[in-house]
Amino acid sequence: MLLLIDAGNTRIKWALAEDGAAPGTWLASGAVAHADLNHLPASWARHGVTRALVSNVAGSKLHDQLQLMIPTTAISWFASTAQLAGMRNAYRNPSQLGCDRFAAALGARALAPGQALIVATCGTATTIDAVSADGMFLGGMILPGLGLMATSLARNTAQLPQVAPGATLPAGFADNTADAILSGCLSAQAGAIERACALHGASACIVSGGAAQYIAPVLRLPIEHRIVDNIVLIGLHSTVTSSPLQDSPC
Ligand SMILES: Nc1ncnc2c1ncn2[C@@H]1O[C@H](COP(=O)(O)OP(=O)(O)O)[C@@H](O)[C@H]1O
Ligand SMILES: CC(C)(COP(=O)(O)O)[C@@H](O)C(=O)NCCC(=O)O
Ligand SMILES: [K+]
Repeated sequence: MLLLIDAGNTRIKWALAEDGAAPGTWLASGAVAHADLNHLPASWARHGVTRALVSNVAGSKLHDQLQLMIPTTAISWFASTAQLAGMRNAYRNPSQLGCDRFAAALGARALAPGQALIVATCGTATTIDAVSADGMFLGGMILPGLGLMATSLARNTAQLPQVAPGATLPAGFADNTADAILSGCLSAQAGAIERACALHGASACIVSGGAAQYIAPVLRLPIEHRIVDNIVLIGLHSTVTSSPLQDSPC
């Protein structure tokens, strides 16, 4: 049994896949906040994990904690490289690219081969990356994620409150403080994705991450776009299996 892990700066997402399963076909999956890390071993205990593939962008302390918790010594720590699984990486220093971004790009390409893609992963940070139709990771954008954007206003001003995210974009020019913050933050997120799609001439856009549910509904795009849960885990899985995807392509 293969254990896949996407350790981000807010949550740890995981999935269990049987040998030979198509990318995205999980036997079990879940997510925990960093504070609930200790719950993970119980979720994995009865599944007979024989190997693990881990993307971690949340630092060395979490690396060490995961290493102790993962119930196998056959652990591969995923890293961005200059070339992998048919994808070339145009980052100036390929290893500097967040490994979750490289994995997400691989996942997006597995779902939509041969397309000019934008993959937006809306987590602690929002990353918006471009993949060419012939499989080059071109680079991208990093901005504060939706939650971080809203929280930075509450923390650094005297009068602005902490707002909860909402899936509905308030009217562009809102008539109250909470809606004005939501309108501004959602417009910034969606606007960056729309701008990236236009710059790249993308033919498809994949939106993933914990805040995708709020951002994807407000996107105004002339191309096909959709939410894909756990694009990082799909990308990790795609590097270890050649089985065809079950998911419908973009
Ligand atoms: N139930 C939830 N728990 C935590 N974060 C959530 C939840 N629902 C939405 N979010 C949003 O998603 C972000 C976390 O998404 P995630 O993709 O797990 O991020 P990361 O990969 O950076 O850990 C949070 O910053 C928050 O804005
Ligand atoms: C941009 C990120 C912080 C995103 O992390 P996340 O929001 O998924 O927790 C992460 O991919 C990272 O640390 N990247 C390294 C720098 C780079 O990609 O250029
Ligand atoms: K992200």
